[in-house]
Amino acid sequence: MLPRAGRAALPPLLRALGAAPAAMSTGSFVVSQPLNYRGGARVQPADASGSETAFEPATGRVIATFACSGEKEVHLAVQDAKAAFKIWRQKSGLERGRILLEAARIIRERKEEIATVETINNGKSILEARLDIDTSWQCLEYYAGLAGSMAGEHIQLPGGSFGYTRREPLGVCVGIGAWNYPFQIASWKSAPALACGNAMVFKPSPFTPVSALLLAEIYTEAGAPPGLFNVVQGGAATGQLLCEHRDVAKVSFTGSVPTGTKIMEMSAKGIKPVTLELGGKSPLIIFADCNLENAVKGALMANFLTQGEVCCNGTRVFVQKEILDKFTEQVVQQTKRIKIGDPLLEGTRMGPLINRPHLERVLGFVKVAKEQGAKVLCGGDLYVPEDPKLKDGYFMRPCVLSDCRDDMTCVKEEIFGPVMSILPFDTEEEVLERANNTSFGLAAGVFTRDLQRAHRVVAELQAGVCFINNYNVSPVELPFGGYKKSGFGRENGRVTIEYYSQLKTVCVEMGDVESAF
Ligand SMILES: NC(=O)C1=CN([C@@H]2O[C@H](COP(=O)(O)OP(=O)(O)OC[C@H]3O[C@@H](n4cnc5c(N)ncnc54)[C@H](O)[C@@H]3O)[C@@H](O)[C@H]2O)C=CC1
Repeated sequence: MLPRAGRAALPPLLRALGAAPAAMSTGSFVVSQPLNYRGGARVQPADASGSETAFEPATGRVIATFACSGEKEVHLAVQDAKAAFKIWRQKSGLERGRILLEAARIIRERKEEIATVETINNGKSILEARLDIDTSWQCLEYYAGLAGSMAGEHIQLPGGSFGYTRREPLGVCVGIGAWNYPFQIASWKSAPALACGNAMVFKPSPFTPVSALLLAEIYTEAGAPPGLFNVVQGGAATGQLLCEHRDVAKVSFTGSVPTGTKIMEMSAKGIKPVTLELGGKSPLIIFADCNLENAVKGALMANFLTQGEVCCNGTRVFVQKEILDKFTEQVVQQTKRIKIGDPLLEGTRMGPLINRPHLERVLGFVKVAKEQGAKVLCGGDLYVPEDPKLKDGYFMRPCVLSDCRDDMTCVKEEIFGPVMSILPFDTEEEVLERANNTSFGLAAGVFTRDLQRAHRVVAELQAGVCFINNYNVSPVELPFGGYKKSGFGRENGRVTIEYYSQLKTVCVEMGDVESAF
């Protein structure tokens, strides 16, 4: 904790975290304030079911130890959200939009500070964290714009009678997030939820508890009623309490397929709608007629953002045989050049993985790939930066695997780390068959100069998000979400309004009742 005088001079978010500006650097950041947020203020949870520890992946240091919210705390957060919902739902869309716009403005103003916290807690490079914060405020702005235009229909009926529909909010929505895009996930869930007139209780991953709190502070500062956006901390047990709470109207989840299955089961008992944004093992198809330079860049974008810990990554890179050698040579050359190190340094392009067990899991995938006959062309091993403060960080070198086959573990399972598998192919028909041969269906990409082929191929790809001649760009105007086991429901885009609202039909009789009795 800082002395009183020092604290008064700090900007509000840093004060919220109990950190001095000088402490916002690698190796010195510690959170000393409560990480729960309820009723418009930071609170110590009313009860606890165990505790969790959050680390700084670049150094392996503990940055926060916190209690997991128990039944009482979850209940209080839901009740606060319920109270705020009563006020919020009465506001016009324009009024809600105005508050979201103000929140977006504050995020923009404090971008550097939020990005720094995100980098320290997640490990991604500061360059990428800034982009995450950009897509977050853009999402708030986008839904602020839509809030005022949420409308139903007017339908004429015989005899002058008519009907109309009203688009109404659901109530208290729960958001449960993964650790790879902590601030962005919280924004992508809360912006459409709040725009539609709902309130939210959000639970971040216990690995990345910090930045959701910043978003909560910002909503309050922007004028949201206390309790509109609350944060509870914890892992599976806390998440379960949220899903099972009878006053929760909807659950929006981002995470793994096994957890998504459980969320759906729990929500089914309460007949609660769910949005599931789950994992993937997406194909990226590179045809011989592509612009090779762009295809190589696209393959790196598809595999190495956020240390490869990205759900929609195109990790199965299918390359047409005519250009296989040239493509592989350039991909390896550029992968070797990726600068790994302190994620807060401007020049760094790859930081550490999220934690030690995950790092070991990813390295384990590389080991199995080798045992199954794949060739490691570069990386796939531990990396120890020269800076002594990073010696206990969770770094590895990005890996490119060749000689892969479709039946290998590295090609079938989601690795969620910086590991690209290159798979040669001959024909369009063959590659489509192989690309779709997976139970996932989040994303897919195609590089070709042939316009007709590009559209023909994406029409056949079983994936919710397809890229032509690029990869891993996610403008907030476009819906994002999966097919098959990658989930259902969408985030972003106009359509998401439908996932955070319900339609009421009103039938108006202008004549007399024609009774059957
Ligand atoms: N489709 C998408 O938009 C995205 C999907 N993901 C997927 O997320 C996974 C990695 O994230 P993780 O955090 O490791 O996933 P995870 O499934 O282990 O955890 C996700 C969240 O669910 C909570 N949780 C765990 N068990 C729960 C339970 N029984 N009930 C309620 N909540 C529970 C966790 O505490 C965490 O907040 C990957 O599979 C990745 O592909 C990640 C980011 C985006």
